[in-house]
Amino acid sequence: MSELKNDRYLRALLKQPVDQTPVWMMRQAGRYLPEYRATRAQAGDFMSLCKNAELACEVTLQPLRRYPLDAAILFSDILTIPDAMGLGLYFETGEGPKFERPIQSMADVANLPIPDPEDELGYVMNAVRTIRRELKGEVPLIGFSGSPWTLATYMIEGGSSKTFGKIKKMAFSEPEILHMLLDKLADSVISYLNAQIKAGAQSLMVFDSWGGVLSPRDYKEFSLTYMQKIVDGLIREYDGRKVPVTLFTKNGGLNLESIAATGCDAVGLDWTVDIADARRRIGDKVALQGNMDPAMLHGTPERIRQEVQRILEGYGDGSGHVFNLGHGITPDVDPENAGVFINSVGELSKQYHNK
Ligand SMILES: Cc1c2[nH]c(c1CCC(=O)O)Cc1[nH]c(c(CCC(=O)O)c1C)Cc1[nH]c(c(CCC(=O)O)c1C)Cc1[nH]c(c(C)c1CCC(=O)O)C2
Repeated sequence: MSELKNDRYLRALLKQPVDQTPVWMMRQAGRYLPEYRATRAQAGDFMSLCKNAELACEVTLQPLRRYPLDAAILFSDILTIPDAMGLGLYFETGEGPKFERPIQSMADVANLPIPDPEDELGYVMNAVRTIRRELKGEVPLIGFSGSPWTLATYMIEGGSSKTFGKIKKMAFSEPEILHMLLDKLADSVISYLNAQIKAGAQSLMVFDSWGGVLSPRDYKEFSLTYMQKIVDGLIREYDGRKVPVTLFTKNGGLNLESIAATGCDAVGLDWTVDIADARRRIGDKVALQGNMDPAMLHGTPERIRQEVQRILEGYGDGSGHVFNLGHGITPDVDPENAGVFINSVGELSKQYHNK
């Protein structure tokens, strides 16, 4: 088993004692950092950055040089899978991701290949191996993918959406096509994530960014069923160590119990749920990750510290909490404020642990 100098993130996910609450930030490598913008300019566009293992490693490590973070997250994107399936991913400035060939019919779904993680997605595995080597055991490396439902929204809508009209039309008029797509995506995600583990990822997170646009019943049918399939298909122990899995459904507050019941190790919380309620509802079964509003990073240093204190107090004593934002850090955040946030978690959380 490879040694880790700081394993409090993995320990908290497994509800083992820690000295302080571990913290990392969703999208911690990103445009709010001037050094990220410089490396990205060197790479050209965003996908070229993802496909260059050395530069992807560089931007992964940048936030760790600035802040005492307890985990690194692979620099990549959830849309690598649909891109590898041949949909033609591109980014239009200001408009987010788009696909040249969105999914429209049963034939489109039937023709989709399941990508080979060491072939079409080999660049991601190379990035994982490079980052793991360069981390030198400082902190664990998180691998990730999108949930089948969230990937399907982009694949069917052709990009970002506000109403999810196309995918919902398919869900409610031709559900068999959507189920076939979701099932294929679940198989692809399982093979992709297991390959990330073998390449060096020490923990996994599944991003279900759009599960919250479904009614609770439809959420179970179209999103949770396939995350369950993923949890069941993952390698849960590797290199002598458990590989914890975190499921994060944004706006998933109504479904926390059923997410926890999948057998995952941790449930991600956005900021629309009270972490004390969440712990009462599910906290003993799994660890909780979250849940500060990312917009709080625009607050004063005092307000940020106060919010960190409130969330720590809300979770209460003991291990099982990984501090994070309730969604990704935005490009307009002042890096100083991110530092205030991360340092506050370290300073204020020791009193909740007696390790
Ligand atoms: C829905 C989603 C995507 N990507 C992702 C999600 C799930 C999480 C969420 O809900 O935000 C996940 C993701 N995307 C990125 C990471 C890297 C790791 C990290 O630091 O957290 C992760 C974990 C890098 C990225 N992925 C992207 C960027 C911005 C690229 C750039 O312009 O440099 C980064 C740093 C591009 C991307 N990729 C995606 C969108 C909507 C965008 C455009 C965002 C924007 O323009 O603000 C799809």
